[in-house]
Amino acid sequence: MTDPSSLSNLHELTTTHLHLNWNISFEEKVIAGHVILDLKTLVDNVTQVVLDTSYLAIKEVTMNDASLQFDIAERHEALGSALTIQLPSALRINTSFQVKIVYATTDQCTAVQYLTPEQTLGKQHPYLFSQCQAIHARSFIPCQDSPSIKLTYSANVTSPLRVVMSALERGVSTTGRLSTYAFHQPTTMPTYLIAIASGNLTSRELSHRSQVWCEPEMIDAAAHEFEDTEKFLGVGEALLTPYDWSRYDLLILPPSFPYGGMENPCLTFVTPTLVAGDKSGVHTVIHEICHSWMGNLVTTKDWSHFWLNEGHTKFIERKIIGRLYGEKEAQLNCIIGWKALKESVELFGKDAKETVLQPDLSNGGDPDAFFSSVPYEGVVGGPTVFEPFVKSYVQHFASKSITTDDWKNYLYDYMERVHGQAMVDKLNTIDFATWIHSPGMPPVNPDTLFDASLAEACYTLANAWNNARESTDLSHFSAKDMASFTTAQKSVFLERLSDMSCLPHRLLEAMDGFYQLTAVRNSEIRFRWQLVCLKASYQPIYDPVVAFVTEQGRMKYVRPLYRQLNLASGGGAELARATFAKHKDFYHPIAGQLIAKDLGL
Ligand SMILES: CC/C=C\C/C=C\C[C@@H](O)/C=C/C=C/C=C\[C@@H](O)CCCC(=O)O
Ligand SMILES: [Zn+2]
Repeated sequence: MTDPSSLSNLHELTTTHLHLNWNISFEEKVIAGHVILDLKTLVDNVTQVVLDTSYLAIKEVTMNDASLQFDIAERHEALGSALTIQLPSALRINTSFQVKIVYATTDQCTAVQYLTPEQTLGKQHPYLFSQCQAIHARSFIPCQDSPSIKLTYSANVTSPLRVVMSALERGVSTTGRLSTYAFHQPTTMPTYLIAIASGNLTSRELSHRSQVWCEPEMIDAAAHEFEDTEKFLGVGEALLTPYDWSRYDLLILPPSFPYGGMENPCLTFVTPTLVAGDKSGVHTVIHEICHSWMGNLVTTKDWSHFWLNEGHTKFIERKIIGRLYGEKEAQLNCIIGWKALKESVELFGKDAKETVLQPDLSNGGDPDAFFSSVPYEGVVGGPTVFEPFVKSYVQHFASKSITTDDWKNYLYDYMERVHGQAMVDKLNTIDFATWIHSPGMPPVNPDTLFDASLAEACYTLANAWNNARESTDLSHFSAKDMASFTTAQKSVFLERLSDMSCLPHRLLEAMDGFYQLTAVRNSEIRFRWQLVCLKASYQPIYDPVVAFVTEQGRMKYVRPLYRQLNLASGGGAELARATFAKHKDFYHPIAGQLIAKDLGL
């Protein structure tokens, strides 16, 4: 068994459990302590443990209290440095043993962002949070950092501020200004789902198994925004299997959190940009809930099969949206997803390796550089037979890490068993090779896939603006045009506009006058409006863009806006670079690296 994104000797050893003993120092921006790995040999004659590390300071390695020799290899640019530990004697197959590694993180740790009090809502206390997907766990834990490894974990973490983790809490003990928080995660999971945050946190119950955590200043808004969480979990369970992780809590992070959400088990991390006041961001919570099955229970074996996590999650997310908000709303979500896919393909190029559903990562490339909408839109809907298949898929592969071939073989087995040869014949008409291995857009026509009922009004309005290019009479437009649109419909309208050739500044100014788009605080609308304006190099938007990309660090927004500002005439490039230089430390390390790359720095 190999994983192109891991340097560990995965074919010789597996980790069954990992225990962390951590001390957090906000002053030094360091986590120091030890990890105890429970390992088991898979073959005879194992003489070494090779672990993934990235920028760690390894101090000591012991086995049964005796020191072991170790060596840290020269760094591989994307994958980090292999830590090779010599075992005292060769071990036979199925031997279980423990190694303890004493270590500390360094200032180059890519998993953790430390925030100063000024970067938090309350402005009084520092804060830290982690983001490990895809291969950042190795920057705070020496481990077999591969999703092919499924382990349980436990942790004792000492900090002056509240600690939460992707696990169940076992208790807290306090000595002076420090408290030690104990956690355990009894369900096996991959290392990329280990997560921690520490800061001035408070929580509010949402249901018997859910609470929302955040800084006290936004707890009322957060509890209101996510009050329907239990409903989403219930529909997920009705579609799939009983929820396996006991608790489903949410943590609203500070604005620099780089993603919409991250499905850390027991504790989904979400961006505060979801707290819009109108529940328009709950699709992301539904998405993360779906990962409780798709990704967290059935996991990609390595990052080239990432689409198994995201594609199935999207499929179930849309089923839940359909059940709760109507099928037309689910279809609109598909239309928005298709547009995101098109944009990713346009950005990378239709022949680019990054647009392949199952990309080739065998040359040790950085999985973060492959991230896009491509793995999300691999499963775009499908017939009703696919829904019971997905339930059966979860039952069959729960607790396992699998490949695209495993998925395909099971698809054929299931369809033959449940629906007979006729369905196998239908499957045989699907061009799997193109879907899975070819770059570019999937081989289907989107117009035949989605019901555009809710999109029609958006297209009509966009066309009306498109047709107004030569006209001086704009009296047929008014603030009422979009009054009945949902956030998703406003998004579709703005996306349609950005597909058209740039509108003259005169029309952008008029549109802003009617719809007050520059003043909108909803991040989805703000983002898309700013993109439309930047594409037209409309200078009045430059300052609001700078404000938006420095108020929050969600990569979905900041990366396209920085890229587009960098292309805009009238000083866009200078402004983009100067803004990034000034605010670099605001961003999570992953976001900072990718924005710098986008700007060619
Ligand atoms: C084929 C790609 C290969 C590997 C990529 C694996 C991981 C990519 C890594 O960059 C981490 C991604 C984390 C994503 C978390 C949440 C997303 O659903 C957020 C989507 C964007 C947003 O809503 O902000
Ligand atoms: Zn996801």
